[in-house]
Amino acid sequence: MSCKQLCITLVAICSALLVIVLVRTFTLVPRKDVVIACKTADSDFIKLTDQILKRFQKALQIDTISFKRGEYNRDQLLLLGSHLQKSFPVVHSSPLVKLDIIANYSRLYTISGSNTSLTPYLLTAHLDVVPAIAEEWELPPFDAQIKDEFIYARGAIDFKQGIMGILEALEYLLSKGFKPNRSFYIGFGHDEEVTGVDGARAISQELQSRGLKQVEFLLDEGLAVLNGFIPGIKKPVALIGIGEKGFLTLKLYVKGEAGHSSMPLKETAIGILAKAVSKIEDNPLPSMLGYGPEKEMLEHLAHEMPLAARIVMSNLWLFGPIVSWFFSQKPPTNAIIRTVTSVTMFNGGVKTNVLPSDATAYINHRIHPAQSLQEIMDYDRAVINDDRVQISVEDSMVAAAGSPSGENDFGYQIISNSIRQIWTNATTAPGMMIGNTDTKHYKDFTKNIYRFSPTVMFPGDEKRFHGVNERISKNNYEQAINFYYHIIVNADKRLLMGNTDTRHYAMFTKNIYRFCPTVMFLGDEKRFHGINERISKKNYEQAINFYYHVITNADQRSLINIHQHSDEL
Ligand SMILES: CCCCCCCCCCCCCCCC(=O)N[C@@H](Cc1ccccc1)C(=O)O
Repeated sequence: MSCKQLCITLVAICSALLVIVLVRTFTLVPRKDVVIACKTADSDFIKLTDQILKRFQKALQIDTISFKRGEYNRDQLLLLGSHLQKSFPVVHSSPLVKLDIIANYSRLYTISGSNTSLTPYLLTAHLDVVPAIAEEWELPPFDAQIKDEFIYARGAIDFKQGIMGILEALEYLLSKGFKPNRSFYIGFGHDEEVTGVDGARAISQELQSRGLKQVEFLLDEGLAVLNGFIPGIKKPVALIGIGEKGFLTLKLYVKGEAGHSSMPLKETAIGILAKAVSKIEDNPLPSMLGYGPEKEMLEHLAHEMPLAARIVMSNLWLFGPIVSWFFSQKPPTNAIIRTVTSVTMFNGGVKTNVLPSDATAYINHRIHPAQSLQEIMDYDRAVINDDRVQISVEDSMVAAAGSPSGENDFGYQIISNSIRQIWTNATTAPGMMIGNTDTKHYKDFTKNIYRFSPTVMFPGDEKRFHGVNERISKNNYEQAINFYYHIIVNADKRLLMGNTDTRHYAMFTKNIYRFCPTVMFLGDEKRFHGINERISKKNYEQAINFYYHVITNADQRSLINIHQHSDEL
């Protein structure tokens, strides 16, 4: 090939790449419905009264700690149960609500809707919390004291704001006479923090035994309203977890030889294990950027970014390695692009002058959906490369597949729109839940599983999860209650409202109206996107005349003389 031909080929390739990059940059635009913002002045806005605040604080003061599987503060769980019973008298006495106590401590509420043809949905949360090392906290973890408008307590964001937020919203709605069309369930497990095998799994079995086959969607705890977490985006980003990482806990064990410390061997069990652990930490797993839900997230968010970042994010096929490097720099973003590794426990030795007879460490991996458990095991084995270190699986779960997040996915859009009603300046996007939830126990009921906590977070707040100084602002708790209020109201619709092309015209006017000149009788709603869609001849004639009148009536300077028909004069 001549030099000229080579230049022409290179120019052609570069031009083609440029065209692809630009087309993707300017065509990836997410759905944006026009939502009606929830304002504090609205008559149905639930204000954070002293009473509401006090009962939240009381719930936080009850230390419903889970320590390990089957080991949790049983008395405290019962206490929390009676606190809920007392705090929400309308919920607990409504003929529309049935409460079942499952496995002694978990709670399953069934709220009966009037239209049994609508598939019910499920809201879940958990009653338990992780332990807290009180001495390290600014304020005691189970006092729920308020400082600078924040309530500090274990469970404030994981996840008693969910428990109390859901029940506050329901209490309010029922006390205003709300009678749902669509039935729904509320499931509160009591041991989520130790995998939910006693609580959520039992709730799920109870639902199955009742013959429940399907729910429309499930909303559990999960991602949050994030400020400053995604590079390049200033406005809040509310991520809805459509998938969930898997986990793999490995036990590393080294058998040593006990003896007097004055005559040591070259290496002790502790030394051998320490080297293995150090190799594991020095060799993070590779980035999987582009192979999981994070791809959808970045493509969704690209339009919120400055042009250069937008070009990069819209074209991960080309710029993936740069983004991977960038995201690897901070723990929250690192967590979404790869399988992560945490050495969480290390034990060995009994006395300062005794050689350890063995040593044990636990490695907790959170697995990216594009990787298998076996791949991770093989990787660790190869990295450690020492037969003296025995590796066994302590616990595991494969990653959960991505739930649908398209324009017509009812559950996703209900959650997304409810978020935007509360956090009006936020943009929503599908994301991947980096921790685990109780949702694994409900996966047979639906593929529409979403994980979102109504929690506002700023950089650094992620350390409060299972860490010290867990807290929520009073304002955020009020938002949480109103978020669940909107979820319940919005999900009570038959169909996804606002799901029209109007969103593409929203920049031209706020006067957007949606009406079909269609006459409907009960049952006809099933014909939409269903079978036997039809219109009567008469109705079609009416439709034509309706549009005739829309055109003639709108052809005026201002709103006078609308009624042109002689029979109306
Ligand atoms: C793009 C940046 C993303 C930033 C994300 C920030 C959101 C932070 C979410 C933090 C995860 C919270 C998880 C809460 C629930 C929880 O702790 N679940 C537990 C469940 C579990 C228990 C025992 C064994 C395995 C699993 C867990 O994941 O450890």
